[in-house]
Amino acid sequence: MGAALIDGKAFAAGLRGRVADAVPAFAAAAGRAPGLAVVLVGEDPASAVYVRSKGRAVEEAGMAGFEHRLPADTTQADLLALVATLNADPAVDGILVQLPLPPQIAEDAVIAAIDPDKDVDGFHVVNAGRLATGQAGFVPCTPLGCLMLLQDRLGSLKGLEAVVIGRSNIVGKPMAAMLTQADCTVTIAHSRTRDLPGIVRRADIVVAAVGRAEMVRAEWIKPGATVIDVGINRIDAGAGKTKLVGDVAYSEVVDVAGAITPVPGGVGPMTIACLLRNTLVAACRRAGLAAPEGL
Ligand SMILES: NC(=O)C1=CN([C@@H]2O[C@H](COP(=O)(O)OP(=O)(O)OC[C@H]3O[C@@H](n4cnc5c(N)ncnc54)[C@H](OP(=O)(O)O)[C@@H]3O)[C@@H](O)[C@H]2O)C=CC1
Ligand SMILES: Nc1nc(=O)c2c([nH]1)NC[C@@H]1CN(c3ccc(C(=O)N[C@@H](CCC(=O)O)C(=O)O)cc3)C=[N+]21
Repeated sequence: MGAALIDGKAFAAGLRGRVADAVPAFAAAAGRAPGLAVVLVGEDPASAVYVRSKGRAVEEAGMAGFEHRLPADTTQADLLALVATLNADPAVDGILVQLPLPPQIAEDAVIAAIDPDKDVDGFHVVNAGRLATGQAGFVPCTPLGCLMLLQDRLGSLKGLEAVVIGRSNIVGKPMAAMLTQADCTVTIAHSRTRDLPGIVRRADIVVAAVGRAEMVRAEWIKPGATVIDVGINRIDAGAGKTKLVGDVAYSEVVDVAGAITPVPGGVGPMTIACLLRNTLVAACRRAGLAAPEGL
């Protein structure tokens, strides 16, 4: 049990508190609360759980939540029409369309339809481009949460070797861009990477965003490295039960790493806290107000 525990749940609670503290000043200046619209298509149980916890977090922060639940057979045209309505609604500062979407709907088309200035998920190509070129926009919540935990733990990340495992548009790619911006030397690994253990062994910082339960082993980790586990995998725990595990074999990596995030209680709560943060920032920008410092 060598590694320090990176308590994402506690850090997220602090961030949510700072966001909530800033809401009354926004409301006084703008005459309304910041508003977040969450759209869920279909009844995927895991998605329904996330949407519920987002709704609770929005309420606790003193923001206005607008939840839209659409049936699984919703057409792309109907979803695009809803997005257009939310784009035009002055009470809505942020729009989140829960992914994945049912197969009849093209995710790219829906993300492209969201007003980039309300894109609090940071998934629109305009925001991806802003991140890639170092301009202000919205960065995806999960990698933003990972970066905050890393900076809180390590201070400056300058010159550190970072390996990001996974190259998705929502986690791996933006994480790599943010670490590059923070002056890390970044390697992106993926399913076609040769000698993944050898690559990971170089890293001072490992971010695992793969979606494979406990894939990252203790032998892959340089002693003292900081390990951020993004994975959320529900596995069989026997006796008809399931449990949540990450992409990192926590019980063995904890003996080698310098610090590690647990699953649950690590990156997941940060994602939701960063969504609230992005929504407050969106609200301030849309109202022409300065976003509060230190979020
Ligand atoms: N905590 C949170 O808030 C969030 C957690 N997640 C979780 O993070 C994980 C990743 O999510 P996401 O990025 O959306 O997943 P994707 O499935 O979109 O991407 C997975 C990435 O992992 C790579 N990969 C797959 N298998 C291997 C392998 N054997 N070796 C090396 N790389 C591999 C893939 O490579 P290739 O590109 O070559 O196919 C791909 O780039 C999931 O467990 C998800 O549930 C996701 C979002 C938020
Ligand atoms: N448009 C969109 N934006 C997203 O940000 C988005 C999405 N779609 N689709 C699904 C993924 C996944 N995701 C998580 C959020 C919180 C936890 C979280 O809070 N997890 C808890 C555990 C929750 C549990 O027990 O099930 C934890 O890790 O401690 C996990 C995963 C956001 N996603």
